[in-house]
Amino acid sequence: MRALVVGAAVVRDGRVLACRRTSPPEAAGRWELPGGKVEDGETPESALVREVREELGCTVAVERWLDAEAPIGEGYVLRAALCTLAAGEPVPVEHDAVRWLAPDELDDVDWLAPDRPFLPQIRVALVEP
Ligand SMILES: Nc1nc2c([nH]c(=O)n2[C@H]2C[C@H](O)[C@@H](COP(=O)(O)OP(=O)(O)OP(=O)(O)O)O2)c(=O)[nH]1
Repeated sequence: MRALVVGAAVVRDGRVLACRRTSPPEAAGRWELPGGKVEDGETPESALVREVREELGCTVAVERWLDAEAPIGEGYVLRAALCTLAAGEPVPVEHDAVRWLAPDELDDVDWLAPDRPFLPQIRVALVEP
């Protein structure tokens, strides 16, 4: 069975937060949702909150999981959730840039391929919250 990677589509004021990776070399410069691998004993929700806190120093609240699953290589699968900011401001410690993207800007960044299936649903959520 594939292990789970979770990504947070953090929405505020009709925009979603995108983060630019710095590693590994083949992913550096490409954009993703903040998040990471779910560890043993964690729920997907708690992993998402932990990863966002580690990567951006803020706390998110998970609103709902999006209706897609995208394979990452052979061993992982990506799920993503719409989130709101519950506390703090995102300040990147691992990423080298963040952007709040409006619906018509979602295609302006070079997303990691597994993230692309989630973009239509994110666009809908931004337009019709
Ligand atoms: N966090 C995150 N990872 C993604 C996304 N899309 C995507 O293909 N990935 C891939 C990149 C990595 O191969 C893997 C997650 O690795 P990671 O490095 O972010 O997770 P992690 O912090 O738990 O990992 P680790 O370095 O501690 O092993 O999933 C996404 O939107 N967010």
